[in-house]
Amino acid sequence: MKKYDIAVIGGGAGGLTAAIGAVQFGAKTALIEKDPEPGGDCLHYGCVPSKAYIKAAKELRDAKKAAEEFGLGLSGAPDFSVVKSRVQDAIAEIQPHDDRKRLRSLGIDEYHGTASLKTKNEISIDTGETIYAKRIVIATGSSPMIPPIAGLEDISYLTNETIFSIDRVPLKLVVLGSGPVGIELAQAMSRFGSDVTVIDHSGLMEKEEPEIRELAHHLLSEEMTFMFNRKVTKAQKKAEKIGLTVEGDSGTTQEIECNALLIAAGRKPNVKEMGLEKAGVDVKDGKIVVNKKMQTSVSTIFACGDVTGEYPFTHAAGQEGKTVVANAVFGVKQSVDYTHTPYTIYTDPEVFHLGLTEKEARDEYGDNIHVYRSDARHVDRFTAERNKTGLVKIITDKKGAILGAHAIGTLAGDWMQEVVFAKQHGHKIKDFSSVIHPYPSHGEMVSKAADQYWQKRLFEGKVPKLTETYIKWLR
Ligand SMILES: Cc1cc2nc3c(=O)[nH]c(=O)nc-3n(C[C@H](O)[C@H](O)[C@H](O)COP(=O)(O)OP(=O)(O)OC[C@H]3O[C@@H](n4cnc5c(N)ncnc54)[C@H](O)[C@@H]3O)c2cc1C
Ligand SMILES: NC(=O)c1ccc[n+]([C@@H]2O[C@H](COP(=O)([O-])OP(=O)(O)OC[C@H]3O[C@@H](n4cnc5c(N)ncnc54)[C@H](O)[C@@H]3O)[C@@H](O)[C@H]2O)c1
Repeated sequence: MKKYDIAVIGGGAGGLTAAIGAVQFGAKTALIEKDPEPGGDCLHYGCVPSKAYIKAAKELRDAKKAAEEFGLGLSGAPDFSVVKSRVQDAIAEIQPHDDRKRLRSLGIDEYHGTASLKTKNEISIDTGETIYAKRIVIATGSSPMIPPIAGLEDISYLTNETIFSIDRVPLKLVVLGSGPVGIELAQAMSRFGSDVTVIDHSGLMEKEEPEIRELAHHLLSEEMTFMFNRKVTKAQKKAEKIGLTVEGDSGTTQEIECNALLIAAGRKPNVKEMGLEKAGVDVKDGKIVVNKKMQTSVSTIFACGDVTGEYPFTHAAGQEGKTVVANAVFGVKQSVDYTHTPYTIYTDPEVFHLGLTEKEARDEYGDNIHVYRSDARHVDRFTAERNKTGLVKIITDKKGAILGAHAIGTLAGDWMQEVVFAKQHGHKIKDFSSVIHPYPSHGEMVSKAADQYWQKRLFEGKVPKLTETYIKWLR
C-alpha cells in the first residue's frame, strides 16, 4: 500500500490549494479526483463558465443599447454557438493550471477515481487501489440541491451542470431560486433573448443591505419577472413545454408554462458514499462538521470547501485549503477567519458584501456605530458614463474601524477591494480620504463615503467653533 503524509479527496478550489500547498512544503502528497481533469465546479460548471456567460450577455446588451441610442440598425438573433465556444475556450485556457500533468510536475501523485474512506488513515479508490495517509483532506464540493416537486422526475430540467452546454436559448425560461447562481444566470439568459421568470420562496438578496436589495430589485425587474414568496409544487411535461404549478403564501395557485426550467435552489455538500461513518466523521445537516482549524471530528481528517457548507465560495475554499495546510502539515493550530472575507454577486450592476450589515452591527454594537454612504449620482465617472446607479455603505465602530462595507454598482467587486485591504489591515475610515484616487474613477465612491468622516468632524464638532474664534481673533 502506498503511503503519504497527506491525501486529498477532490481536486476543486479547496483540494487543489491543500494539495499544492502541502507538496510545496515538502509533504508526500496524493490527490484523488473522479472527473477526467481537476478544477471542480468553479472551473467546469460554476465561476468560470458563468462569468463567460455574463460577459457575453453584457456585450450583447450594450451593443443593443448603443445601436438604439446612436441610430444604428441592429437586427437578428445572436449566434449562441459563439457564447458556447467562449465558455469552452475560457475553461480550456485555465485548465492547464489545474490539470493532472501540472500536478504530477509539482510532485503530487494524482489518482483518477472515486475515493471513499476505509479507516481514519486509509482511502479506497474505485480503481481497486487503497492508499494510506497520515492526514486526509476531504474536499469533495457540492451539487445542486433539487427540491421535492411532484412530477420533476418526469421532465428534463437544467442545473448549473447542464446550462453551459445548451445549444439554443429557450424562448421562455423559469429559474427556480434567486440566489447568486439563479440571479446571475437569469440576467445572462434574459440578455441572450430568453423571457425569464424567477421564482423564489423567499425574496431577493436577503442578506444584503435593504437599500442595495431594493435598487437591485428595481434594476433587475427591467430584465425579468419575479415571483417571490412562491414555490413550485408540481411540474409536468406538456408537448414541447413544461407546465409548472406555482403556490403563493396564501395557498393560491397559478399555472405557468415555459420551454426550460433551471433549478438553482441551493447546494448539497457531497458527503454520500464517502465512508464517513466508517471513519467516524460527523455530519450535521448534510455538511461535514469542522472546527475552526478545518479539522473534522476525527483528528487525522480535515475538510475544506463547499463540503463543509461554511462559506461556499471559491476564494473561501482556497482560504480554508491554506488553513488545512498549516494545521495538517505543520500542526500550527491556525484558525480560519471569515471576518475579512468578501463576496460579489456578479449581476450587472455588481453587488459587493464585506463583513457586518448595518443591522448586524447595531445588534452587536448598539448605537455605537457610524454609517457612511455615497451615491453614484455624485461621482463624476458614473455621470460621464451615463450610469448613475450605485451605492456604497460603510459601517464603522465609534473609532472609525471598519465593521462592514456594502456596494452596488458597475464593477463594484473590483473597486471595493481597497476596503477589504483596509479592513484586514486595521485601517480606519478616515484613511481612505488621504489615499489619492485618480480622477475620475469609480473608486471615488469609497473616498466620497470616507469624506463624510471629516465633514462630521470638521463641521459638526468643536472644530468649527474653535476656527470661528481664531478667525475673529485674527481680525
Ligand atoms: C454557477 C455557479 C457560479 C459560481 N460562481 C462563483 C463565483 O463567481 N465566485 C465564487 O467565489 N464562487 C462561485 N461559485 C461557488 C464555487 O464554485 C464553489 O464554492 C467552489 O467550487 C467550491 O470548491 P470545492 O473545492 O469545495 O468544490 P469543487 O470545486 O466542486 O471540487 C470538488 C471536487 O471533488 C471531486 N469529487 C467529489 N467527490 C469525489 C470523490 N468521492 N472522489 C474523488 N473526487 C471527488 C469533484 O469531481 C470535484 O472536482 C459558483 C458556483 C456555481 C454553481
Ligand atoms: N458570485 C458568486 O460568488 C457566486 C455565484 C454563484 C454561486 N455562488 C455560491 O454558490 C452558493 C450557492 O448558490 P445558490 O444560488 O445555488 O444557492 P443559495 O442558497 O444562495 O440560493 C438558493 C435560493 O433558492 C431559493 N429556494 C430554495 N428552495 C426553493 C424552492 N423549493 N422553491 C423556491 N425557491 C427556493 C432560496 O430561497 C434561495 O434564495 C452560494 O451560497 C454562493 O456561495 C457564488
